[in-house]
Amino acid sequence: AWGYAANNGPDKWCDNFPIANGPRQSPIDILPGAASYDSGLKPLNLKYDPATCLDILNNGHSFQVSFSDDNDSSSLKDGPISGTYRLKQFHFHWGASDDKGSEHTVAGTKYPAELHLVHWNTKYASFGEAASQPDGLAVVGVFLKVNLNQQQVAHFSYHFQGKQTTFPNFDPATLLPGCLDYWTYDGSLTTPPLLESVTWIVCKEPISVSSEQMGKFRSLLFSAEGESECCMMDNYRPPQPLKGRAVRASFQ
Ligand SMILES: NS(=O)(=O)c1cccc(NC(=O)NCCCCO)c1
Ligand SMILES: [Zn+2]
Repeated sequence: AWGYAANNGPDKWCDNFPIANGPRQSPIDILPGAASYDSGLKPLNLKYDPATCLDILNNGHSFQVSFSDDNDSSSLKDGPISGTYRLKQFHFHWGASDDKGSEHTVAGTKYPAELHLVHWNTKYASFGEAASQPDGLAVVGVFLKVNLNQQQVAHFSYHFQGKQTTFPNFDPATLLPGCLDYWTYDGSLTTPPLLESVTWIVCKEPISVSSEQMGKFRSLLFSAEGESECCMMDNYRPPQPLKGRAVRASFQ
């Protein structure tokens, strides 16, 4: 199965997922100077209801917090998209040390981690169906930076792969930066199956986390219970070729 090790990592994904070399792959290196300001882009309209927060799962590649998506109470509208996209889950990607870990980079700058808030277009019946459509998903990416004396983002203790626990009433809005200026471009899932169905919305402003919080991320395990322990870190795909795509900015 795919992973982030030398034998099954990003350089090997094209063996089983040839779309890895497709025309709209993610992440990318964002060059602010090459992004074009688009005054037609609307502010992000994010509405999250903590009551929709279901559980936290270590899926062996990251840990993800899932939301009930049988109504629009946690959803994204406006921004670069049309219609309503429902929040399905959020998860993170991070590095073994603070000098790497984000998937998108900004003029080559890597952040220690990146949050992905995953939403699906309600013109389709489900996340699974939307994930195979070119306008099916909208993922909001938020960079994390380490503030040495910052409070904890949330108290995720370490979990084995497959470990799932309830995670009631977490408000994902607490993970958003104060300023919601963003870059947007057409891309893909950054993990297999690498489907080219994502409108990416990458916030310019990072959020701060404590170095303790980063330590907790790195204490999570890729391995399942009873397997030899393998700490979950460096679970990020490096930037992919832009292949002529435009990156638009919601700000000047
Ligand atoms: N990293 S990301 O592009 O935000 C993203 C968003 C939503 C789904 C995925 N990838 C997947 O669901 N892959 C299926 C298997 C991974 C969990 O077992 C990646
Ligand atoms: Zn992700």
